[in-house]
Amino acid sequence: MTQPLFLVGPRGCGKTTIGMLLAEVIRCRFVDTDRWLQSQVQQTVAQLVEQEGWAGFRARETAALEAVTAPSTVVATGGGIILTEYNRRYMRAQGKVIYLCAPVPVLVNRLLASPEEALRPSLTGKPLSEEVQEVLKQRDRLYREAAHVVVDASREPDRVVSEISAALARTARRKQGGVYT
Ligand SMILES: Nc1ncnc2c1ncn2[C@@H]1O[C@H](COP(=O)(O)OP(=O)(O)O)[C@@H](O)[C@H]1O
Ligand SMILES: O=C(O)C1=C[C@@H](OP(=O)(O)O)[C@@H](O)[C@H](O)C1
Ligand SMILES: [Mg+2]
Repeated sequence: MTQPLFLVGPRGCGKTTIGMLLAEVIRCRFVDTDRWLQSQVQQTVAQLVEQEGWAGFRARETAALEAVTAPSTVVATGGGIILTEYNRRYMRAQGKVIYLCAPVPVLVNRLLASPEEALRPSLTGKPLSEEVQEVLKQRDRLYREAAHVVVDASREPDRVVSEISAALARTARRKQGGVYT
């Protein structure tokens, strides 16, 4: 694998968790745009949003995406990376984009168990389950628009990683056969 792989999807779908595991399995570098950005500025996402607003965070997120994109790298993105058309086009042009798809109750349960408030300040000010539902409704089509591959991310991590590997192998075979998707 030389092209970067970009994992996209809503908060709690497992971009960071699955990204780390996938990178280990396919022996690639792993990078997470939120972690990279937080370590660069020595601030949390919540602190950045407090100081610069969501627009400031989004601009930094795009710069982070560009900075971390490299061959043989699995990139775990933040859930809102697909909001910008530039980011969607950029990821599709630079590599393969994988949407980790999971239903609202699964996402809510994971986020309740592991809220990480410093990484995930509220997007709407609404209760969690309402927010997850509302945000996914707005973004689902953007995740699908950006993605080359959609996988079921509600399964256990090993299964999700195998599904991604299988989907990538299928895509590679189609390419060898002269059909580009
Ligand atoms: N496939 C999975 N099965 C069970 N739990 C998962 C799975 N993927 C992620 N999790 C858990 O869900 C929480 C959020 O995962 P994370 O990787 O941070 O999601 P994201 O980066 O998409 O917001 C973590 O506690 C993680 O352990
Ligand atoms: O969905 C979003 O808009 C966001 C998701 C977060 O990342 P995860 O998707 O890794 O939780 C983080 O980038 C930030 O709080 C914004
Ligand atoms: Mg993450």
